This record gives sequence, C-alpha cells and structure tokens, in this order.
Amino acid sequence: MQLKHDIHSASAIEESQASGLPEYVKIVEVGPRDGLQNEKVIVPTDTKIELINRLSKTGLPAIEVTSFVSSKWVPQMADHKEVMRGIERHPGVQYPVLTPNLKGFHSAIAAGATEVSVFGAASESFSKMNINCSIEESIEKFEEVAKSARNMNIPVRGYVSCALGCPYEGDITPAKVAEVSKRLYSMGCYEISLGDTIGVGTPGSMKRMLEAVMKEIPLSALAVHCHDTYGQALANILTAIQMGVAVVDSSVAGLGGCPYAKGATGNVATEDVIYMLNGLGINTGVNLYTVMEAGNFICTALNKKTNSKVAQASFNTGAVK
Ligand SMILES: CC(C)(COP(=O)([O-])OP(=O)([O-])OC[C@H]1O[C@@H](n2cnc3c(N)ncnc32)[C@H](O)[C@@H]1OP(=O)([O-])[O-])[C@@H](O)C(=O)NCCC(=O)NCCSC(=O)C[C@@](C)(O)CC(=O)[O-]
Repeated sequence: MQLKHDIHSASAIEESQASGLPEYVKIVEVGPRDGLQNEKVIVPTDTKIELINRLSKTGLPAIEVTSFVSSKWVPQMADHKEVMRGIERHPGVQYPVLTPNLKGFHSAIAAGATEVSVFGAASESFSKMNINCSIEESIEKFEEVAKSARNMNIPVRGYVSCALGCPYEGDITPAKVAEVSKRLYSMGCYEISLGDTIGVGTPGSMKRMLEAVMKEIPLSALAVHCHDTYGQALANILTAIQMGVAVVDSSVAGLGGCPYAKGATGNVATEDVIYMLNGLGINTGVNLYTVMEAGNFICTALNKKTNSKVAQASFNTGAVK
C-alpha cells in the first residue's frame, strides 16, 4: 500500500543529497508515552501494548514505551511494568522509557528496559511543576541515573524541555538551553532531545536556539521534539534538518501533550514528518502507510480524530492506492 502523493523518487533523493540535507533521519516515536500520558481516560494496557506492537512493524527505529514515574503524578503511565513486559520486541528497534530518578531507573530495569531517558528543563518553574525539583536538583538525580546506567551499559537519552518557551516563564534564552544540554551531555547522555514543550517556537527561534546548543554539543548528538500547538512544528523540524539535525521525535496521529504544560497540544504527527521527509528524498526506513494504520488503530480505540493532516487527507479523499 502506498499514498498517491507520497513522493519517494530517485530525483527527490538526488536533490536532497545535493542540497546538503541529511540522507537519513532517525524518527523516535513517542506516541505510546508522550502521546498517551495526557489522555483523560485510562487507556487499557492491552491497547498500549497492541499500539507498540503495531508500531514495531513499521520500520521505526525507536519507540518510547512508557514512563517510570509516580502514578500519583501521571496516572496514565501507572501500568509501566505491564506495558514494558507485555510488548514484543523487534530486533533493531530501541525501546526507551522515561526515568526521572534512581527509583524509576531500578523499576525500569527490573521490568526489562534496555534504554532510559532522563528529562530536564531549561526553565526553573517548569522543572518544579513537572518533576518537583529545581534544575540543579534534577541534574543531581540524573547524574545518579547516568552513573548506574553506565555501570550496566544502559544508554541514556536526555530531554531538555521548554527549549523554545515555557508555559510559566515565557521566553527561555538559548544560552540556558545550551547550558542544561551541556550538563546532560557531559554526564553521558548519548543524545539530547530539545523539546518545544508548548509548541510556541518558530523557525527563527529554532535556529537561534540550535546555534547556541551546537556550540556546546556535536550535531550528531542532537534531536528535536516539537509540539504543534501554534502550527509551526513541521517548519521548525525542517529548519533543524537544514541545520544538520538528523533525529526527530514525533507521535503517531499527533497524539500528546505534557500534563504539566497547560494548553500544549499534540506532538507533531509521525505521519506528517515521514511524508515531508519522503518528499525531500530523505530516508527514514519507515513505511508511512503502516504508521497510518497504527494511527487509525489508536484513534479508533480512543474514539478521537487523528491530528495527522496526512492521515486525514489520505483516509478522507481515498488517496491510498
Ligand atoms: C519525579 C517525581 C517522581 C518526583 O515526585 P516527588 O513527589 O518529588 O518524589 P519523592 O521522591 O518525594 O517521592 C514521593 C512519592 O513518589 C514516589 N516516587 C518517586 N519517584 C518515583 C518513580 N520514579 N516512580 C514511581 N514512584 C516514585 C515515592 O516512592 C513516594 O511514594 P509514597 O511514599 O508517597 O507512596 C514526580 O514529580 C513525577 O512522577 N513526575 C512526573 C513527571 C512526568 O512524567 N511528566 C511528563 C513527562 S515530561 C514531558 O512530557 C516532556 C517531554 C519529555 O515530552 C519533552 C517536551 O515535550 O518538552
């Protein structure tokens, strides 16, 4: 199955190579975690597992499974152990989980996690609201996680939230984003995912922020994580890719939002990112149609409409051949 307008032609690939864009972009699917964490009604564990199993068959190289956080803070992720234990793991697919502290790290490892992510912020207020501690205190907790992870050869990814703005403080300086990113990278995070948590960024602010971060961290260790609240996510991702970033987080059907970032809507839809990258001739290794099917599955289960423009257009106009 293929979409009528989904361009994957040899000429598009040649063009992308000539334009200096990355040949390959890695997509980190965050739907099962970021996508579902904010859902009001608790999603059955079996549905989460089925979603992850379907996503595992699409060619996605990384799927964020769940969060080992307090169920009092994020009730939707309370079944983390069952989800982690219940999924079918496909060779070559990474299955990271969120761990804010050592307690979360140990539970995650006991449940079979082989990769974890710590999640900090470039905003003091957001850090306090999200993980109940200052940036400095969070770094101490993350260092403990990173040290234990190193001893067990577990890769650690690091998030920096509010990279383009904070729901409580407004503008965040690129210098602050660079500083927090550097601390996470220095403690051993192999990749830093820069989160536009409330989707307020523009290509201009993305460029300024990345220029500051790129002075501290190698480009190959950077990822972008864009929410689409102001409709800027694809433009922001394109800007990042043009600057050489080759890892993009996205969420199937554009599900998502952080419970501690009021008003923030979904992540950029994985389907829309793949469609754009295909059109640019950039390889992702992901089959767009099967991601759309997974999106259809979870939207039907949640009784909601997809936020993916590509899925809306394709299913509504019959543009699938
Ligand atoms: C970090 C904590 C736990 C601190 O929470 P706290 O209350 O400060 O923790 P504490 O150490 O004082 O412990 C209080 C209770 O929590 C328990 N606890 C302590 N740690 C854990 C743990 N790991 N797992 C399970 N339970 C835990 C601990 O055992 C204790 O239980 P009690 O004795 O009261 O029964 C809390 O604030 C929390 O769970 N926050 C959740 C934050 C979250 O998941 N936010 C959404 C993800 S971030 C995001 O979406 C942004 C991102 C990544 O997508 C990027 C972007 O878009 O910007």
